[in-house]
Amino acid sequence: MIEVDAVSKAFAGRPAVQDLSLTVRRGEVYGLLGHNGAGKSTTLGMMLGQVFPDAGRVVLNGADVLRRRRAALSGVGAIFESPCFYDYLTGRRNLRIFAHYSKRVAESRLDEVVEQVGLAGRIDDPVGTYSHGMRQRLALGQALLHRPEMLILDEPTDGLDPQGIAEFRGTIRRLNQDQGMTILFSSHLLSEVEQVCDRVAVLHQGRRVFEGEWDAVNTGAAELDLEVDRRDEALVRLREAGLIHETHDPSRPNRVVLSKAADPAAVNRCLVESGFAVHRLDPVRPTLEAFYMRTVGVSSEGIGPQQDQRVAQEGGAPC
Ligand SMILES: Nc1ncnc2c1ncn2[C@@H]1O[C@H](COP(=O)(O)OP(=O)(O)OP(=O)(O)O)[C@@H](O)[C@H]1O
Repeated sequence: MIEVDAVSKAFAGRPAVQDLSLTVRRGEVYGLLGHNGAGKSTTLGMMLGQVFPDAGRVVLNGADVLRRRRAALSGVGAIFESPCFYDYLTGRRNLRIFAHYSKRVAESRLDEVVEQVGLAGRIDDPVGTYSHGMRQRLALGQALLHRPEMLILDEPTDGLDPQGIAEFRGTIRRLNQDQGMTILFSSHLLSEVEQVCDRVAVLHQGRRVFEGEWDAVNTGAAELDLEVDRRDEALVRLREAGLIHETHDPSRPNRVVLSKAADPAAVNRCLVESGFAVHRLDPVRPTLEAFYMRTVGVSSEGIGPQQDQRVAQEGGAPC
């Protein structure tokens, strides 16, 4: 349904996305994960024909996005970058104005969408009075107006509180399960995608470092909370054995990050056989950072946001 085929994009000579290929299948929920600056928005921009790739191509529903833009994007609803609304107009008026730009939308469809995104009680209030979460819901409503078969959402939960994130998850699940909608969304939080995505791709510095079923990311602990006698010596031993990465996080003094091939049992065995007394060894749910550590072997310093030197995007802003 979405084929991203060896696309690359650089801005002012700096690569943002490099030789990236992805496949999103019909009917699945797909998560595009990566830290700030990893290349997620650039990738989604290329899918939506807003950013022109330097190489490669994107095919949506069998149509090349650049050559047959209309056909490619006809069944697609999207939230890309920060959605813009007229703050002094009501949510309903904003949706009507948006609908007016393309095909006509019946008032009954508008009401249906408003209901779906949970804005029925506030849709006749000015958008200027909306919370961030409500604006995101209005943006989702806008994306849904034309009954898309596919949704492409750029960091849709950015800035939402935990309740807003949980509501978003529920909406994604409903749209996927009840209407069979294909949904692709980007996020920098592993926890956000784990409960809803069938498959994920992880980007690191513009390159894909993983694509596959979530379970493949989730198998085995990536980190441990470890309490052991003579801790410094014990860590030296574990590093020598190739079982852990270099870690130093003052906020989590007991945390160690396992190397790719290691598991908690191997760590325990190594320590006990080397004469260390292990008091506590708790596997920790994997985080995106730990996943990066295991996959590309870099620390959080190496995966932080790159220096942002954005210029106006070629396809123009969505509003
Ligand atoms: N219009 C632009 N002009 C110049 N550089 C850009 C532009 N858009 C993106 N970049 C750069 O490309 C790289 C990838 O950015 P991108 O926005 O795709 O990452 P991201 O994973 O979506 O991160 P974020 O969540 O911070 O938006 C970054 O180094 C960014 O500074």
